[in-house]
Amino acid sequence: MLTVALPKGRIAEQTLEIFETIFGDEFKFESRKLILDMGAFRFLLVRNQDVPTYVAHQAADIGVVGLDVIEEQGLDIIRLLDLGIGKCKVAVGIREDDELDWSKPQMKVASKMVNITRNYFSKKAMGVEVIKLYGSIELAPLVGLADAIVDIVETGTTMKENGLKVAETIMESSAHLIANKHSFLAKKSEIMELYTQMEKVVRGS
Ligand SMILES: Nc1ncnc2c1ncn2[C@@H]1O[C@H](COP(=O)(O)OP(=O)(O)OP(=O)(O)O)[C@@H](O)[C@H]1O
Ligand SMILES: O=P(O)(O)OC[C@H]1O[C@H](OP(=O)(O)OP(=O)(O)O)[C@H](O)[C@@H]1O
Repeated sequence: MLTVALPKGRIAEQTLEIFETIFGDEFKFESRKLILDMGAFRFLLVRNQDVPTYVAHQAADIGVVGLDVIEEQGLDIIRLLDLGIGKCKVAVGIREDDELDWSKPQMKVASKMVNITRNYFSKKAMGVEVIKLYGSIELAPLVGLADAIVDIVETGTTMKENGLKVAETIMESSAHLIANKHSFLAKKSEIMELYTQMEKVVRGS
């Protein structure tokens, strides 16, 4: 039996489509049920941000989650396959009339992604005070809470509509299939069989 952690939220629908193509069946979680048993698979429906936790602790053998979340959390998991869905980038945003001034000793940066932010600015040898927010990140530079933000950009609409621009791109992200290290050894053939099926769907062959 393979336990698979699937994300709720933005990438849920496209992830379920991949599994529907493989299983040739409608893939439906009942209203509030969080476990779906299907043949040799048990699917868990979890918050996007919690997928790496379930996989790292082996509550799930494999999971689907964005590369941004994988990088931010830095948990000990194996990255198996880029699914090519949920594409976006993680970027530094500033006010449209502003410029990033790398000669400053320190900047205040608002973000959900505290670790990615710290690593990025420390690589640039820039002191950073990270202000952790949980949403509406684009608001921070508009009201003087921060000099800049680090956030997800997909279409760019949210930044544009709030008078911000992308100053630098930190990384590109898309959803990935991940695995627990021990599960990958113990259940290698089952995981690789699913991997092969998912790869075919992703490649469209
Ligand atoms: N416009 C976007 N905004 C946010 N995430 C996006 C966007 N486009 C693609 N993504 C990808 O989709 C993933 C899921 O985003 P979603 O907003 O559903 O979850 P979340 O808010 O990060 O997590 P949680 O619901 O657990 O708090 C992100 O981690 C990212 O990889
Ligand atoms: O480039 P765009 O296509 O405009 O997408 C990017 C926006 O989407 C996400 O916000 P979300 O809708 O998850 O809201 P929240 O972060 O405020 O919860 C992200 O944090 C950006 O604000």
